[in-house]
Amino acid sequence: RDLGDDMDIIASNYKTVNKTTDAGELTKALQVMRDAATDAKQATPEKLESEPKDSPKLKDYQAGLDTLIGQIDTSMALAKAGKVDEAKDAAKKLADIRNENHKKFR
Ligand code: HEM
Repeated sequence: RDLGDDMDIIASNYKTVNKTTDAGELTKALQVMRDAATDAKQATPEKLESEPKDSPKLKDYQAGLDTLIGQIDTSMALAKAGKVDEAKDAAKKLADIRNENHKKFR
């Protein structure tokens, strides 16, 4: 799947994350986001297509996704512990990470 597909998967599951109050549903949606973010790391955004494979910009892009994955993991650990409110608070920060990275790479 291409980067646009991964982003669409991340976005639709993020909606579920922000809507649900069920720990199981929350955990599942975060896991799907995590898988799609991991897949997105393999892609090259259109903006960076002329960059060499090991360019600093491409590394920065991958690091942005690692930051996203780290925050997903923080939220998922709370969800698995049944701490739904705390998990949802942690997930709010995903939007900041999105906005920061979209400014650079989208
Ligand atoms: C909660 C987090 C995020 C959400 C909800 C999100 C959502 C989206 C959506 C809906 C699109 C449009 C997809 C399409 O064209 O169909 C998009 C595009 C894009 N996003 Fe994200 N995103 C997130 C995080 C990130 C992060 C962390 C990065 C980079 C480190 C990133 C990089 C990009 C890029 C490069 C595009 C353009 C893709 C293309 O050209 O097809 N996004 N994102």
